[in-house]
Amino acid sequence: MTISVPSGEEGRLSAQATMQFLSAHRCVRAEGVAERICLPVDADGQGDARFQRAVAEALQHARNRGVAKPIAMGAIPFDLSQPVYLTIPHRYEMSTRETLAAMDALDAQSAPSRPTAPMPALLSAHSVPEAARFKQAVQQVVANFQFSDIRKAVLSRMLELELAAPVDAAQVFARLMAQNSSGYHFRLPLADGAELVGASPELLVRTEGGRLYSNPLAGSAKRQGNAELDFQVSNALLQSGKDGYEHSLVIQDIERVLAPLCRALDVPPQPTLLSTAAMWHLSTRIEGELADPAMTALQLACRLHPTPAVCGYPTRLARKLIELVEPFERGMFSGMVGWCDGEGNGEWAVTIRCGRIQDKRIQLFAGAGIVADSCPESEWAETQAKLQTMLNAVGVTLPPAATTMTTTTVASAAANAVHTQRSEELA
Ligand SMILES: C=C(O[C@@H]1C=C(C(=O)O)C=C[C@H]1O)C(=O)O
Repeated sequence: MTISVPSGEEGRLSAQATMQFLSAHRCVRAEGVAERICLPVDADGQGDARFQRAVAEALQHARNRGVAKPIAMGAIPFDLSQPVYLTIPHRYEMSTRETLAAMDALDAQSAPSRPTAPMPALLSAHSVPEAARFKQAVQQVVANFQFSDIRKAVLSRMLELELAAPVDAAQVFARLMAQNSSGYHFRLPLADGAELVGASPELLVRTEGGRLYSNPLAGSAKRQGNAELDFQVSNALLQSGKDGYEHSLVIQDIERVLAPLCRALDVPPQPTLLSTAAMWHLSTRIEGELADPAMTALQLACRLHPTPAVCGYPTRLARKLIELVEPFERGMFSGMVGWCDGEGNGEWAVTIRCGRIQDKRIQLFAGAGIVADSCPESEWAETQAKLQTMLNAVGVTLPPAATTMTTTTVASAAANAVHTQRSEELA
């Protein structure tokens, strides 16, 4: 299915379109800005009514200006008191992955796609916080559980990369698509001129015709190159008491939020496994029927966010703890990204496995859920493993233990190239 919204311009939107959100359900490509929304969802803790009205008004203005079936598309930050970056595109196309792939294959015959072109060389890499500080923060958080009601807090870090030449976000996006066949792929411009690019495995919420779907993930393990080992690792994750507990906190909280909003809600009692190219996750597929079918995907997403998958439990206290120990602003990382139409249908993914690209600089992000049984070393390793999705897309290999590296260490990273190629095949 392809729905095009014409506004004078002809021709389909190509793989180079500046705004994209692609899922197994719908692929949306968009261009041009008819309206822009830069308010916070909830500036003062009083709720999102003003924000939701602004979105409805922007959709109406776009209709008045001739956009036939407008959608709102963009990203909402982790911190809901910070401005969102949503647009009502001038023109968009919706299709399935199959249709998109077939059309892109045709395009590629006339203009070859770019996933195989070389990426600029890495000049430096710097983790905020560095390994020792991150592990110390894990210890602080675990210690805090003894003296507070907090049961889980998600700690994250940022990896800042500097490359030798400007990075082409379209190319990184093409590489992400080539290396990760499923999930939620996104590429969006941000207010400051940077671009947000990622391949998230996690669905915050999707609604269609009064039904809702959510697929929270929590509890993770790194994929292994050897098939037998990979199976063992996935099995251990499924049996792990620590990961099961971490996951159950997320599911219980999502059920608490959704139950009063649904006529029927199906929450499977046990998680299953979901794999990406780099990771295994515990996953629960939730489905429900909305009590009020007029409730929009964006309203639901704002009710659910931040789930304990990216923040912790209980939410408010976990957020305070994160603010105390995390030494950087998350920005759009661990917020939500997606789209919503005028009827309230839409799809919002959790903004993880992503990066912020600005000229020669890229910031990558990854977090891990900390519970009482967490071990600092393994939580650090989990963030390393999660970063691999974007590192592969950017074509960067870090020496295994590196958290900070400058041009002098780049040569030793090059020596790892053979190893990388293998892990790229896997990832
Ligand atoms: C925060 C991230 O991932 C989240 C945390 C997970 C975990 O702690 O196991 C798993 C999936 C996500 O909900 C990330 O990928 O950066």
